[in-house]
Amino acid sequence: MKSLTLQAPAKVNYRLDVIRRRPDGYHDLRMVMQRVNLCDMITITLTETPGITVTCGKNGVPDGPGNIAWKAAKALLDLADQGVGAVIDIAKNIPVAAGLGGGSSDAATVLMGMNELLGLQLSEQRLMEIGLTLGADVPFFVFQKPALAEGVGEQLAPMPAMPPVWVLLVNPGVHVSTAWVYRSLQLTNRDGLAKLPELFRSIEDICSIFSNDLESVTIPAFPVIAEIKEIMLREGAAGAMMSGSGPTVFGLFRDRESAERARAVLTADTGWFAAVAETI
Ligand SMILES: C[C@](O)(CO)[C@H](O)COP(=O)(O)OP(=O)(O)OC[C@H]1O[C@@H](n2ccc(N)nc2=O)[C@H](O)[C@@H]1O
Ligand SMILES: Nc1ncnc2c1ncn2[C@@H]1O[C@H](COP(=O)(O)OP(=O)(O)OP(=O)(O)O)[C@@H](O)[C@H]1O
Repeated sequence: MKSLTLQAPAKVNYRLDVIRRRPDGYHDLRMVMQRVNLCDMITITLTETPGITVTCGKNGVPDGPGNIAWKAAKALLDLADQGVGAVIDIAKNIPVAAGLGGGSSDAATVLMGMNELLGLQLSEQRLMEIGLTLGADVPFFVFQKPALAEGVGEQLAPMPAMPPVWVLLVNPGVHVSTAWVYRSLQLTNRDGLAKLPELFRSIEDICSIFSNDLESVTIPAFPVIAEIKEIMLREGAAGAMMSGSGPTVFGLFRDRESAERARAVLTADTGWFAAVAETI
């Protein structure tokens, strides 16, 4: 049967403002997000018989119905109603529960891949709506562009062009629950949101918007995050910040060599995960 292998990239948040807690427990946000080319590899094969199999083989990631990729496949197979099934293999390269949106990206990739394999011709908008039922970050990965994300993350607008930069991602290996971070956040009264620039000419322009409200929860619980930020800046990053709910820290660099040099320093004797990636 038909088969597709696709890349599911990670994301970083250049900015994450939490605006308010909603009655449903979710939070209205204003985020600037970009994808980076650290990718999971997803192979989707349609089967002649109904049923969904998801294998990942990574500690901490469920196989089967607990996997968000399984739920994405189920949504499109139900919609297609063609009596077929799917086998999905995920080669996991993105750290799990890390603030890099790995599961959300896997789900978005399965939605887009199944749309093609099943010949459904669902619009980007429709896939984003289905994605939102799976997770707040999923629509961003269907959008596939640097974005300003509002609402819970589902209201997406393209960002002005950004210069390409190198990104060093460092994860100290502690798992952080996104739900716990949002639950623990002390909301402060906002006098209004800082204006975002309309043009991004340089790496400094990107770093000028760096801010993540969720750092106030995750960093006190895991001070190693502050330590990684400090080392990154000392080793030449133009800016360094926690991504999403953490604990991954990312730093922006002008060139690959300087990012690799910082990676070598950060991984010597620490056992931390580190990857150098480019923005997409
Ligand atoms: C931290 C970010 O990754 C930043 O991009 C996202 O806001 C989180 O997106 P996500 O992991 O796809 O979020 P979901 O899987 O939908 O929700 C996980 C948990 O985060 C909380 N959550 C998520 C998004 C949001 N706007 N407000 C929230 O309060 C909810 O309590 C929820 O229980
Ligand atoms: N395909 C998947 N990949 C990774 N985690 C998955 C997947 N499916 C389900 N999960 C579960 O989701 C949880 C966190 O997933 P994920 O790695 O997407 O978090 P994250 O990178 O912190 O996301 P975010 O940036 O949206 O907060 C884990 O506890 C994991 O068991």
